[in-house]
Amino acid sequence: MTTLSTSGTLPDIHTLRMCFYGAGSMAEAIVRGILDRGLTEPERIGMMNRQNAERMNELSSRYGINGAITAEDKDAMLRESDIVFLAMKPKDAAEAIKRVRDLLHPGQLIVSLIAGMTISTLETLLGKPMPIARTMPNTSSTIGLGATGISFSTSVSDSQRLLADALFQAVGLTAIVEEPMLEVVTGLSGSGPAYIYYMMEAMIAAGSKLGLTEEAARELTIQTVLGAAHMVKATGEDPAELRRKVTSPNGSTQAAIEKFDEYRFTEAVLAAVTRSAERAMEMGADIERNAKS
Ligand SMILES: NC(=O)C1=CN([C@@H]2O[C@H](COP(=O)(O)OP(=O)(O)OC[C@H]3O[C@@H](n4cnc5c(N)ncnc54)[C@H](O)[C@@H]3O)[C@@H](O)[C@H]2O)C=CC1
Ligand SMILES: O=C(O)[C@@H]1CCC=N1
Repeated sequence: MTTLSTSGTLPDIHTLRMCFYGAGSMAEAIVRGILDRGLTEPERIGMMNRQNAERMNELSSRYGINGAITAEDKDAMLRESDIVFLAMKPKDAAEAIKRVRDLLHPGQLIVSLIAGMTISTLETLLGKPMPIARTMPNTSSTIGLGATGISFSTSVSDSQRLLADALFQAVGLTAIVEEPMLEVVTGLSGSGPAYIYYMMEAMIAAGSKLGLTEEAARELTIQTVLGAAHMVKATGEDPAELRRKVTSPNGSTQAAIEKFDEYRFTEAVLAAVTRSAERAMEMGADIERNAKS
């Protein structure tokens, strides 16, 4: 294992061992993104879950990563990794971290993906000072289009900051934010892909209901969402301005937007993002209670 430099230079990522403690959808999204972008080799990545050996075998054969199945292999993997990603559900976090804290040491960088769990709670759970990057990624990391918010504990060195940022930049864009803002990031971009999928489900259902084939409704919806996101990015124009260009006075788009307003669309989005952020805080508070018990 490599000792991470405390200087302000980015370590050679290819020399580092990473392990994902928790091997669900978010861990897989990051692993796939990292490998597809050639950031490291599969042999340098370890993954483990609670007890689903079939899932570990599937991940090992799909990506060539090391899947730890026995308790001994899991412990060795955690002990020998330079970067340990915490990727279990919030409800499992306290117990899972307490179980392995004696295997971990301050030479490692802890990268938490866990919604709501604060750096302070994680420090309590670890029981010793360790460098921590608390992150809020999203599943679009799978295809290199993730959006990740990151905050750091005070003990994180400049080189570790660069490292965490580089790992997530490899799978999309990153925003370094003050820790309390990570809840907002959760409400916006962590949960955000689900909002867009929900919108797409509704559009496809509407198109089908009004007579299009399911396939045509689906293809037209996908291209519309893809085109709209690319337009915002490629033109640099505000979404409001781009919307204005679609909306002819007294035309069909205006009629549709009026319907959205009747159902208080903007208010619904604000309420949804706010509620997601609140829920993340609730889950964090639950972990904090379990950390102290
Ligand atoms: N799915 C998403 O879009 C996002 C998820 N997150 C966060 O990522 C974390 C993981 O979420 P998902 O991947 O969706 O969950 P998931 O349920 O798909 O995966 C959780 C994994 O943790 C493992 N696990 C649970 N307890 C364990 C233990 N004691 N020892 C070892 N492994 C254990 C499970 O076996 C499973 O492999 C959560 O904390 C979530 O808040 C963050 C951003 C986005
Ligand atoms: O739903 C959740 O709790 C996680 C956090 C953000 C996206 N998925």
